[in-house]
Amino acid sequence: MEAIFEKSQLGKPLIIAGPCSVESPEQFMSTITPLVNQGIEIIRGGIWKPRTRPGSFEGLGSIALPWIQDSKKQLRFKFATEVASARHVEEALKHGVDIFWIGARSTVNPFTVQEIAESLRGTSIPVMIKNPVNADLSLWIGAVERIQKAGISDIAVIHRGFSNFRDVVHRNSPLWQIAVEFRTYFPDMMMINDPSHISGKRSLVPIIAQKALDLNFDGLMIESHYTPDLAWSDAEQQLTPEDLQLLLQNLKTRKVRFESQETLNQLEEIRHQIDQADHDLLEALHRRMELVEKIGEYKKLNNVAVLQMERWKEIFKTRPEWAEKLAINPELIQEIFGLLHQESIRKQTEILDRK
Ligand SMILES: O=C(O)C(=O)C[C@]1(C(=O)O)C=C[C@@H](O)C=C1
Repeated sequence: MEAIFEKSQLGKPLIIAGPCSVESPEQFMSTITPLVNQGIEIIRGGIWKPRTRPGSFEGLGSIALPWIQDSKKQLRFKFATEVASARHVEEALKHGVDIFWIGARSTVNPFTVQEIAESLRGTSIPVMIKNPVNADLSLWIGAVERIQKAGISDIAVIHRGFSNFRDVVHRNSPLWQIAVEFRTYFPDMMMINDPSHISGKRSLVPIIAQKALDLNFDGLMIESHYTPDLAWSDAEQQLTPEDLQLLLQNLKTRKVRFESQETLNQLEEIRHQIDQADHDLLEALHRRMELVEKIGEYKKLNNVAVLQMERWKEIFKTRPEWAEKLAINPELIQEIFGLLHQESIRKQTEILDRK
């Protein structure tokens, strides 16, 4: 069977869409018919739903699986659903589910991931692995490795954002840098963004989707429901199939790289200037460290403590102010100087404690 998550086959982002949960044969067909007619080939739908609080709709379970099989007699699509146990895997395989995903609440738990991995052994089903709920890159990598070790090779990952405390903008904070760092470990693995779960609200979905494409994500998984306000789960973040179509039409896809020789030459020239600027930056840092060491020796000689709060407060206030005048993000400068100060303290403590 041809791999679904093959990056090189893609000229445009892979789109996966469908309802948060499968609610009834009518709801499923009314939602997916316009989606399939739009050209969407992979339909998502929750059968088993891990919910944070009891009492929320937890999915219909196995009774929905035959409906999906029936709908495939009328429409051509591949169906993807979340599995969280060996039993889910067994039931879903029995009913011809085409693609599985491991949810964020399962990725955090190596026991669960291992159980799923064991139950997949011997199959060649494509699997998507969502990031863990907490911002832990190793857990995400570990889950991918467990699935790979079970012999599954058609794998994609889904960036759905991370749990947070009082992020008033997002339902799940994107922490894009974690997704970017993940790519350094698996550069050839397809990474799909889930703007629905990051946004938590309809209005933000297009903005997050565009940002994902700007960051060179390979695909999008977006929740869609024919009557979103009446959805049994995630009502606020689902789009009607029409709104989804509009969103997809308005998305700007970016080229992976510069193509013409002329643009490449110009890029090369600017990168050369960046090399020079970085070199100057490092020389300035080297000079700063030498001065910090000099003060360290002076503190040792006079038996004065490393931490000088007054001076540090002054630095922490003035550097971001200087940065603003140069149109540099002051928060970045605060972070950088925070790190530099930590390093000064480490170095000076070493000097003071030297015999
Ligand atoms: O001014 C000093 O006393 C220093 O040692 C330098 C420095 C710095 O990194 O700028 C380091 C540690 C102090 O807490 C304050 C400032």
